[in-house]
Amino acid sequence: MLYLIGLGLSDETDITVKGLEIARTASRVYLEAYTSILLVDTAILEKYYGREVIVADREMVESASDEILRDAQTVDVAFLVVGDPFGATTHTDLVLRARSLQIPISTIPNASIMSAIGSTGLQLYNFGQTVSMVFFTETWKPASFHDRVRENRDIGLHTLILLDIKVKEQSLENMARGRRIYEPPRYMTVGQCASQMLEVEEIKKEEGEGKHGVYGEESLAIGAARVGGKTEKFVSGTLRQLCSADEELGGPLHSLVLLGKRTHELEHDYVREFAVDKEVWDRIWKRDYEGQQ
Ligand SMILES: C[S@@+](CC[C@H](N)C(=O)[O-])C[C@H]1O[C@@H](n2cnc3c(N)ncnc32)[C@H](O)[C@@H]1O
Repeated sequence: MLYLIGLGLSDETDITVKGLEIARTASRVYLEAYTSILLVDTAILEKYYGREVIVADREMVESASDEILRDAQTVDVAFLVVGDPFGATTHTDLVLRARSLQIPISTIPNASIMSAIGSTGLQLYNFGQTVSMVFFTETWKPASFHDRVRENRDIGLHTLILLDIKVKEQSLENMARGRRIYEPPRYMTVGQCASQMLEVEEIKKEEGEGKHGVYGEESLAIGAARVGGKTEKFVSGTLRQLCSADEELGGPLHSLVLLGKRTHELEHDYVREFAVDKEVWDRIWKRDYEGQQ
């Protein structure tokens, strides 16, 4: 059997009892370590489960999945995924490959950032499509997510933006020389996301997409860090203010929510508590959001 086991969002103790029993007894245990991270090291997981955990990078999951699935028709293999195995990351390729090899599959769900973001006080019912933002380079600024942000905005819904993670990246020079030397991991921050969001708005405006774009410097948003962990932190403010909120938010992982105009009063009151500057928040709320629901 192939077990896809959700680990939840913070540390080794977030795994469910059901997941833990399988992780302790399966023949092999893999940890998917490239789409999200726990706030603790693999060694701590190994200690907690009392066994070896094999770290599976993207290359292994995408190109060498047969090794992960080896003999899973007759033995139990556990594949651990941070968050929920089907929350934002789907791993459908692995499941389809397992099915084609007649391997039975079982999923043990857990909390995902897609559900835990409700602890900002925003109602999950009021979220539209979730989007992802990748690190821009000088020459590559992909903005395909912008259409979905606009669709959410047009019907007043909030947008959850999941942020890029780069692990096991190689510099062009090392790649060209065939050296297997990796750059340190990088996790996009709320500040980087907010400033890239404003950059995209400028590009879209130059391309003639309306005078005011979709979101602007004074659009209200919420930065969320280490949701579900002991050091969880939320900061709300304008996109311009969130560009410099990284110090207050602290280490990874971060996500950003763009506030929709159909925000319920209770959601507003909850989120206002995290505001970097309540006066600015109130002024913009009254001018642009109040009465729009
Ligand atoms: C591909 S998604 C994670 C999917 C994961 N399977 C889940 O269900 O949560 C990874 C992104 O989600 C966001 N994320 C995940 N965990 C988070 C947390 N605890 N706090 C804030 N953002 C988080 C970050 O933007 C991160 O880069």
